[in-house]
Amino acid sequence: MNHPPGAVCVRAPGKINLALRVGAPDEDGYHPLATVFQAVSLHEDVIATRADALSLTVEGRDAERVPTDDSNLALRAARLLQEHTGITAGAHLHIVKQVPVAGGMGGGSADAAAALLACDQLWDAGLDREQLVRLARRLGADVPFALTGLTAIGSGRGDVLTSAMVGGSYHWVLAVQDTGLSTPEVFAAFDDDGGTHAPAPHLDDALLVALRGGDPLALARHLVNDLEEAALDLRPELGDVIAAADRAGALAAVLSGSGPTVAALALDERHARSVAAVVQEAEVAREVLVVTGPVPGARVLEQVSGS
Ligand SMILES: C[C@@](CO)(OP(=O)(O)O)[C@H](O)COP(=O)(O)OP(=O)(O)OC[C@H]1O[C@@H](n2ccc(N)nc2=O)[C@H](O)[C@@H]1O
Ligand SMILES: Nc1ncnc2c1ncn2[C@@H]1O[C@H](COP(=O)(O)OP(=O)(O)O)[C@@H](O)[C@H]1O
Repeated sequence: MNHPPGAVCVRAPGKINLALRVGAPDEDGYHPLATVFQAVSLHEDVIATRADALSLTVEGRDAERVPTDDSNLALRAARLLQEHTGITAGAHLHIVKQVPVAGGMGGGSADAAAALLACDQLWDAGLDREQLVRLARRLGADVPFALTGLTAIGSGRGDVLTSAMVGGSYHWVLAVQDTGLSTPEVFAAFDDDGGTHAPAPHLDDALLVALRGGDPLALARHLVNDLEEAALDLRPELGDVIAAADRAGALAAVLSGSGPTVAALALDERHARSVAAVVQEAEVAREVLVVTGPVPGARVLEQVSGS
């Protein structure tokens, strides 16, 4: 891709949650989580160029659904970096989207992480990873993971991360829906359901052992999402998506985050393609994609020399 002189291009991944255990809400209404994130090969690119003020354009999957006003997470990230460093320079941010909007795959969070890193480079701010992660946490619970990528265990609100050992690479089939689900609405439906409401949510050790072993058959037995029932209450047709993935021979299928994207695990790339073809034929999703994980977190792809 051709970028103007001085442009910085950063790529950040979308994520799926291999396990998502949810506890009782705290006094702010936030729910403590125990989750395993995996970054997958569906990316957001943010191209930052020098400008007098902050501005934004968006292209790619669901671009028309992304807010371009001050609520945009990439713009909020750039503004937070300005405030933190005292830098007054501006930037134009151009986002190229692959991650579906409001899909439970952390696309907005990936934009925020990419914008932080891109503006840090563009403005020569010189923040280290730890400082960037601290700013990321202020932008949203999923933003630190988009910076670090790979596979990680998230606790707290999902923003306290420890890396997870993973053997090999996994092949996923993603069933992407036409209309997104709102994260706060899904958490509210979870509370209405009575939820699991263990005060301290806990991950099964067997899941972490399965991940280390790199065997998709073992991992398949431990995919879990406490928000799945709440998402199914709000969107009953998601049951058809999971059933279609099962019929297609997926090893297991699970809702990612607050949905509505369903991630189905396959044995290998060939198996993933055959599961994807059958799910596509079932007409239960707008799009069916094949991805792999883990992939790295936000990273600079290119810095075009020039003034
Ligand atoms: C559920 C998860 C799982 O990875 O993913 P998504 O489905 O959004 O991708 C995340 O925890 C989402 O994180 P993120 O999308 O950054 O959420 P935030 O902007 O911080 O929160 C949006 C709203 O969701 C609710 N919320 C979020 C996280 C949490 N642990 N408890 C909550 O109750 C709150 O009502 C909050 O105001
Ligand atoms: N840069 C951005 N990209 C996508 N959505 C954004 C962005 N900034 C703010 N949003 C808002 O955040 C909401 C959640 O979006 P997203 O991160 O795509 O999904 P999810 O939280 O389900 O992973 C969207 O409905 C949108 O209104």
